[in-house]
Amino acid sequence: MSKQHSFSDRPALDTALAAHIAERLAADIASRGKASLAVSGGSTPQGMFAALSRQHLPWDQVWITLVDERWVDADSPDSNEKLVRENLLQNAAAEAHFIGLKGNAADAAAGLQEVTARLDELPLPLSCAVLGMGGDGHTASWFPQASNLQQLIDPRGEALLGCCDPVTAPHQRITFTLPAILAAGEIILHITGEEKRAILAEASEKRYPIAAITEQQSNPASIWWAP
Ligand SMILES: O=C1O[C@H](COP(=O)(O)O)[C@@H](O)[C@H](O)[C@H]1O
Repeated sequence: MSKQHSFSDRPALDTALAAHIAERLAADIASRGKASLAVSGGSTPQGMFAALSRQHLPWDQVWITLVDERWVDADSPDSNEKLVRENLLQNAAAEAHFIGLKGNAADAAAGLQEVTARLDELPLPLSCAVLGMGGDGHTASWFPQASNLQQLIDPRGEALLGCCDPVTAPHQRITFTLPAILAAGEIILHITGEEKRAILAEASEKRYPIAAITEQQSNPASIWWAP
């Protein structure tokens, strides 16, 4: 059963979640000498990123990457890297190491090998993975109707990253796979709004991709929500 943390408003959620993630990173730095964090993009995490960027941590011992990235230039308004650079890699967290998931290849499939090679420097397993969820029930870049969805969410898969060409959203993607996320020290699902809460409630019945996280018991995700 997933642990649920509900807050009365988004600023309270952002503050509490940022403090919680910082505690997790600090614990891994104490035990492993370094920590790693994969964060999602989209609109939800902006306030949490700002709060996390101000946490007191030895950030030079923290490696940050993305759970998923859209195959757009890093200065595009749709770039998850841009969101992270402008909101998380600021203040104290400017000292963190960042590994982006966008390369120079013409498309995501052609860039997959080069981007995967970058993860050689990422401390694995991840200390913490922070997932979001879209209105179509996707998480990471595991999109409903994508032709390779089952491959991306196969718990026995061996790849860290895969590509996705969504039917329900723009841009090709590179994304962490389900087994790479399940190996994380902690999995957090960060969502806001009544609509997303309702989508989550019917995820299993509708077989939304987020159910690959909420229905598994090997590493239960905690759910962090505010209206
Ligand atoms: O496309 C994406 O969408 C999801 C959800 O985004 P939001 O705007 O509804 O918060 C996000 O988790 C994912 O990282 C992103 O690539």
